[in-house]
Amino acid sequence: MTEILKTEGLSRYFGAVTAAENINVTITEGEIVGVIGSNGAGKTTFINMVTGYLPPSKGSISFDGKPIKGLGPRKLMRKGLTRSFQIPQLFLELPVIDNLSIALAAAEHKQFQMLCPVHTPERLKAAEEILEQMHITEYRDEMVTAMPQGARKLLDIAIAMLGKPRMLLLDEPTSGVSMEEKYTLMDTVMEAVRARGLTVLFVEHDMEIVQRYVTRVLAFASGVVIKDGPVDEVLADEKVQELVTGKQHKPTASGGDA
Ligand SMILES: Nc1ncnc2c1ncn2[C@@H]1O[C@H](COP(=O)(O)OP(=O)(O)OP(=O)(O)O)[C@@H](O)[C@H]1O
Repeated sequence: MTEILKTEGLSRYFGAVTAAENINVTITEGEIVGVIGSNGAGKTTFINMVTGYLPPSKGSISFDGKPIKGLGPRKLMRKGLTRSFQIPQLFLELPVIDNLSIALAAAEHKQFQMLCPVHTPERLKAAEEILEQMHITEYRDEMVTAMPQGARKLLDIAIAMLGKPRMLLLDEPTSGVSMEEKYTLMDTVMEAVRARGLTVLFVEHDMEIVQRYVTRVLAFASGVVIKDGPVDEVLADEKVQELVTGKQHKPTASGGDA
């Protein structure tokens, strides 16, 4: 199995606050990994460091066997490492098709060229293909403001996929999405992920979603990875239940844990 992402001793401090401490993680190609942890546990800090949005205070990151620490998001995107956001980063007052064409233009050019036409036939074709794959073709000519939250999340993830990444980091893909929409959204995303053979790491608070879509879990608490392993093993772990998922251990009659 080929290693795609590796972090060693990755840490980030904000003054006296330790947001992430000594994160050592190796992800192999094709893995679907969930990142769990209570609020403030360091999940977004980890994603931000890996995707070039936040410089680490200490440690190293390699992607595809090469060091990437210090590279910005656009350079990382060209190397095949990209992300989506907790709050979709979209041009709200522009039509969906423009959002996609602009993203494609930005991915193609080192320098964004304002004077070049944004809707080339190739870009429109690529945009329409991804709209269809993400089941949001009906919003093609609508402003982003007309889309429900689930469809906006799908558009944000579609944009992350436009650059033909090898690895995708999703920051809370189902946050703000209704209970009924969550599974449809994740089924759509995972279908697109499988079609492209992508490696995925995604932050998630909903344990039912985690159980259903990932094979491996990284559990964060107070900036540290307290458990890394197969989903069932991590979710059954006492410390994870105490610090992350909020389930209390019931003492048995003999005084031990149930
Ligand atoms: N820019 C910043 N300045 C100061 N402290 C920060 C900054 N960003 C994050 N932190 C702190 O770092 C810690 C980890 O935050 P982070 O956002 O990574 O947690 P999280 O697990 O993603 O939480 P959530 O689930 O609420 O999004 C928290 O204590 C947070 O307050």
